[in-house]
Amino acid sequence: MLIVFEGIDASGKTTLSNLVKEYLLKKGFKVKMFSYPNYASIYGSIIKLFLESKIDLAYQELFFLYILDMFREKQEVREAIASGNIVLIDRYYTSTIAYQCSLGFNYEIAKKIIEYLDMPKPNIIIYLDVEPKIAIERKIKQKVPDVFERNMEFLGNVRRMYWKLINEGYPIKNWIVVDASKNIDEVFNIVIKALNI
Ligand SMILES: Nc1ncnc2c1ncn2[C@@H]1O[C@H](COP(=O)(O)OP(=O)(O)O)[C@@H](O)[C@H]1O
Ligand SMILES: Cc1cn([C@H]2C[C@H](O)[C@@H](COP(=O)(O)OP(=O)(O)O)O2)c(=O)[nH]c1=O
Repeated sequence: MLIVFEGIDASGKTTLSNLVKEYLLKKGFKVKMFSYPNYASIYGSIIKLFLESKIDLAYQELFFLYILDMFREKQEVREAIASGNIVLIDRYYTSTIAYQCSLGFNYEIAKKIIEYLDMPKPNIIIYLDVEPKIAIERKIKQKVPDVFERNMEFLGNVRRMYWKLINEGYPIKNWIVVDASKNIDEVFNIVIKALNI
């Protein structure tokens, strides 16, 4: 079983995925977590330089770096699922489509490349929906925002791209949309009820 957490920056993915992990562990499930970008990986380290404005990258380069970062761990994810874990992923290739296609990468080509790479498909995608204004306010309180996090207009476009995916039912129909402007306890309860595990 593969559960993916999606949403714009500071929608609450990391907080919520950790809460869900604790909940599932307490219930006796085996759980494995992945998170992208993986800043410890070779591709993630290049992405980090970009997010900190230390290097400039074209959106095409970003698309491939983010996707390769996930592709590198594809086998590990498959094996974790096969050995009975509930796998939780904080951002997946649905982020790559939402962000890099908002920057200009061709949407249909992006889907074809991802299909060709034969990445493990999520069973459920939890989408934390929040207005960019609220998200940016949260981020500023947490840390110095990176290049994407401080751009309200861009995050608005990313949010619209997520809705395009949801409405299309890509890559699965099973998107659980949660109003992430609610407080974290409410968001958590809604998600647990919807997961029905
Ligand atoms: N529902 C919520 N209401 C208020 N603050 C939240 C909520 N969810 C997360 N936060 C706070 O917002 C910040 C970003 O949350 P985080 O989980 O890191 O988001 P993401 O992983 O989506 O970037 C953190 O400081 C977190 O404590
Ligand atoms: C996974 C992924 C993330 N991103 C962006 C979203 C974020 O702005 C940034 C870093 O992701 P993330 O680590 O989730 O953000 P944070 O630093 O707040 O924990 O990378 C993409 O543009 N494409 C992708 O494929």
